[in-house]
Amino acid sequence: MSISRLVVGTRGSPLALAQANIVRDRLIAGIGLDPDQVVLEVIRTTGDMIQDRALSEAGGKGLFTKELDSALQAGAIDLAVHSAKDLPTWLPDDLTIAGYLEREDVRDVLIAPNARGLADLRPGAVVGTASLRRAAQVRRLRPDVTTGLLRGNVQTRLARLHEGRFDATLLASAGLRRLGVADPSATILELDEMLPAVGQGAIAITARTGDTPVLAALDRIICPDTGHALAAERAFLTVLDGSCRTPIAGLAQVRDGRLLLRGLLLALDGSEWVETVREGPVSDARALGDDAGRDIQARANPALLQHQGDRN
Ligand SMILES: NCc1[nH]cc(CCC(=O)O)c1CC(=O)O
Repeated sequence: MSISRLVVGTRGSPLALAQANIVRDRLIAGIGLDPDQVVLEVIRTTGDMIQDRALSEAGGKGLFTKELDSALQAGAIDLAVHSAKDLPTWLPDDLTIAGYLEREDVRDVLIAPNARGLADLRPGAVVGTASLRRAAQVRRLRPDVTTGLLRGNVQTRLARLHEGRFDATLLASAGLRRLGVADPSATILELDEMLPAVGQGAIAITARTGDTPVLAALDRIICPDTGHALAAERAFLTVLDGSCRTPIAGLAQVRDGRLLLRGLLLALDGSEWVETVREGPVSDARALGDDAGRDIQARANPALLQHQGDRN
C-alpha cells in the first residue's frame, strides 16, 4: 500500500515545530512525497499550558504526550514527533516508537554572560533551571551555587536570563542548534561534568502499532544506531522508574556495533551520586540498560531511591 498523505502531529513550541519540520523534510526527501502530501497538525498539550510550576510537581512527562497519543489513536494524525527526552518510558499498547532520527549533539550548554564554564561562575552564583538532573550536577561540582526555577521554552529562558535574574542557565545543545540560536554566552559542557538526560538530542517518532504503511515509510528515515542507544537508555530509566523527583542521567553511544552506556543517579543537592558503565554489542542494548539500572539500584543509598514510583 502506498502513502498519499501523511499527517504529522506536533506540539506548537518553536522547538517542537523545528523538529516536526525536520521530520517532514526527511519524509519528503526519503520517500519521494510532494511537499503538500506531508502536513503538520499542531496539537496543544497540557504541558504547554503550565508555566509556573516545575513539571515534576505538575505530573511529569506524560503531560507533553497525552494529547498527541489521543490524536494518533483517533486517526487525526498518522505520526507524532517528540523530543525523545520528553517521552515517557511507558506508551499505550496501541502506540509504538517507530524510531528516532540520527541524534544531534547530546551535550548540555551553559549559558552565562559572565562565565566560561561551571568552574568560572562567581561564588554563590544563581543558576536557573527546571531540571533536577542539571541542578544536581551543577551542585555536585559547585556546592556554593544555588539553583532557582527557570522554565518555559528555550527563548523564554534565554530572555529571563538576559534580564539578569540569574547568573546562568543550562540548555540542550541540540535544541539551540535546531532553533538556530547562537548565544555568545554559551559554553558546551563535557560529559564528565554534565551527563545528559536519557534521550537528549534525539527526535522520536511515534505511530499506531500495526500501521504497516506508515511504519514502512518511517523505516526509511530512522537511524538504527540511535535506536540501539535509546533502547539501552530507556531500559536503564525504566528500571529506576525515572521518577521526576530523582535526578537521573544516562547516555549510550554506539560505534562499530558496540554500545557504551553511562548511567548516573544523584542526590537532589549533588552531595552523593552513583555511576555505572556498561559496554557490549548493540544486540544487547536493552539488557545492558537493564543491568546498568539494577547495578545503580543495588549500590545506591536507599534514600536516593525513595522517590521511586512517585510519578503519576
Ligand atoms: N524539556 C524540554 C526539552 N526537550 C528537549 C529539549 C532539547 C532538544 C533535545 O534534547 O533533543 C528541551 C530543551 C532543553 O532541555 O534545553
